[in-house]
Amino acid sequence: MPTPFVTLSDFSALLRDLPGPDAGSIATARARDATLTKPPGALGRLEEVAAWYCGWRGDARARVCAPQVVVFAGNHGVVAQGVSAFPSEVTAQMVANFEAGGAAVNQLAGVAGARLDVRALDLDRPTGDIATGPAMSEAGCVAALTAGWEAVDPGADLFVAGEMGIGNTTSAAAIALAIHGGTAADWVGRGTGLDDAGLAHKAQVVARAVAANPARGGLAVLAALGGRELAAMAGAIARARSQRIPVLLDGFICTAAAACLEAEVPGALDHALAAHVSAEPGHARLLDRLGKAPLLSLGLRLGEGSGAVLGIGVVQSALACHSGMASFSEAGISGAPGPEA
Ligand SMILES: Cc1cc2ncn([C@H]3O[C@H](COP(=O)(O)O)[C@@H](O)[C@H]3O)c2cc1C
Ligand SMILES: O=C(O)c1cccnc1
Repeated sequence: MPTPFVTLSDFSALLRDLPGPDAGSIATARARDATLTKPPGALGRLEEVAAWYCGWRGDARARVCAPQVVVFAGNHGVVAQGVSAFPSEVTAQMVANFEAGGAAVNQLAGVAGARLDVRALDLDRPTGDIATGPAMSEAGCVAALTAGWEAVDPGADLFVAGEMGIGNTTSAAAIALAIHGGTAADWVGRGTGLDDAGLAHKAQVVARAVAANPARGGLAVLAALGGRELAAMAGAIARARSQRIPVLLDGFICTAAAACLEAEVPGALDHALAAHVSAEPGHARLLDRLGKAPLLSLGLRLGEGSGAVLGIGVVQSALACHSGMASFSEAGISGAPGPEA
């Protein structure tokens, strides 16, 4: 099937026309929760996660059976500015590691029982240096959105977009600054391990990038300041929505890519939960701006989809309780006396 967009404006129109959750499934799921063998509310946020998931799947007794993780990789011209503790070659080397099964995300996906795909995007041709001009042309951004759109398996029932791209915390910080304002220092972090001088320099580069790229509007910001792997993550997150597949957001980079969708069309991330909050300081700030409370806080600062893959277990557990537990009447357990008793 051809991809249903050829320009950023087509993609924006498509975002405005994506499906919402099924209110009936949410109401039925909540009613079922009230019958389960536990004090009301005792499973805390798991109860909300289960109702949210049932709404998106249109199934009041859903389970997570086929989670999919896709790791997108891209290279960044801005690495020439000295913004990462590692060289660009590491991106392709890590892609080989993902393909050989040797990275953290491979291990975590194995534990979660998730399918893991890897999509390397034109690694020999870094994007433009955002310190001086746009990362991508409109056509380049559409090509990356398309790669993401096509990577989603319509048969998946929970989706995680991961990334690998040396320099991409600089892109993510620039996107966050362009969309949410403040100062560059509010959004930069040490990434792969910059020292204090490196961090101060990175803030200057991010400030220059936003000044050099006056684009506003979520998709224009994504093209100007993103990278191919960020645009692909955005395309995949939108495709998941079109298939009513709930999404778990990973760390700062994934959330910055997703934030471009929300800036373009408010509500575009309603099918996405924040799986974790990373140690990159801009991440908590960005989640706050998006109104998303993370499920986990483990001090991760890796990317690759790692924190979101850990969140798969939380969502699976929420649905196992919701859909598998006995009701009070099934188990023959006395319910709490009602107000009229
Ligand atoms: C070996 C290695 C594995 C990684 N896996 C994810 N990242 C993470 O670090 C990079 C972002 O940090 P910065 O902006 O400072 O370059 C991204 O590739 C991200 O996925 C890695 C980085 C390295 C070095
Ligand atoms: O939050 C993240 O995703 C992150 C932080 C540091 C390095 N790489 C990724």
